[in-house]
Amino acid sequence: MKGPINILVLGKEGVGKTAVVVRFLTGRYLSEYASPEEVTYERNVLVDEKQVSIKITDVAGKNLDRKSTTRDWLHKVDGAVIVYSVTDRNSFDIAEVVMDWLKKEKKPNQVIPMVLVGNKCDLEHSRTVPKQPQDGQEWRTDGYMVTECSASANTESIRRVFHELIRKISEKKDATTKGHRKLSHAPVGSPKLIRASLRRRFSVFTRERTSTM
Ligand SMILES: Nc1nc2c(ncn2[C@@H]2O[C@H](COP(=O)(O)OP(=O)(O)OP(=O)(O)O)[C@@H](O)[C@H]2O)c(=O)[nH]1
Repeated sequence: MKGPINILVLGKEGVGKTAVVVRFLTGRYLSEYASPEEVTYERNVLVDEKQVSIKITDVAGKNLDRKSTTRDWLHKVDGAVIVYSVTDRNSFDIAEVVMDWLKKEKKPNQVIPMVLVGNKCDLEHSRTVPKQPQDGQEWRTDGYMVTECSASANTESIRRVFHELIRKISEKKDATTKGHRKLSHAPVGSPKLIRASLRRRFSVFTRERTSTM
């Protein structure tokens, strides 16, 4: 797989995006974080015993409506983690809007795997977003999954979020590379090329026929 995997982390202010990213990269939780505009971390991480090079960009919640920042990013993004807080219903609504926005903004053939993650699930007593059923926490057909985590309580729930996403992105990238390789290695005059050429000629023929009718 060529180049690093680019992951964008988005969500409302204060939902714990930085806490989630820092927990994933360092295994540590600090209760206060400075909130710069945008930070990109580059690391090699071990997923399924393979070294994977990743770039994670943590976009400050206050920049969420400055869509140009995210739009600039969109042409190179491979996947996104969209964070809400289980204690803040409005952050869930915003997360859904962000997901819809990403789906709308992506190029026609682009697939952006996304994990919608409810952080702060250690604050069960303050929960305002209903818990995700365990059996619903899988990839859905339109390319996203929903799960919960707690940056303050443990690393495992967060590792799962990023590893699931990295796996999904790697699968997608490998499939694309294989597809390209297959095409570029097809010898001239192979049955595949001949069929493609016949199909092209045939479509010209049908177009001409239709236009004269
Ligand atoms: N209880 C609890 N608090 C958390 C958790 N994750 C983050 N916090 C707290 O939530 C507050 C906001 O966390 P940040 O990581 O700065 O949130 P953010 O989404 O990056 O915020 P912006 O950079 O302003 O967009 C901090 O006080 C964190 O300590 C969590 O899992 N549980």
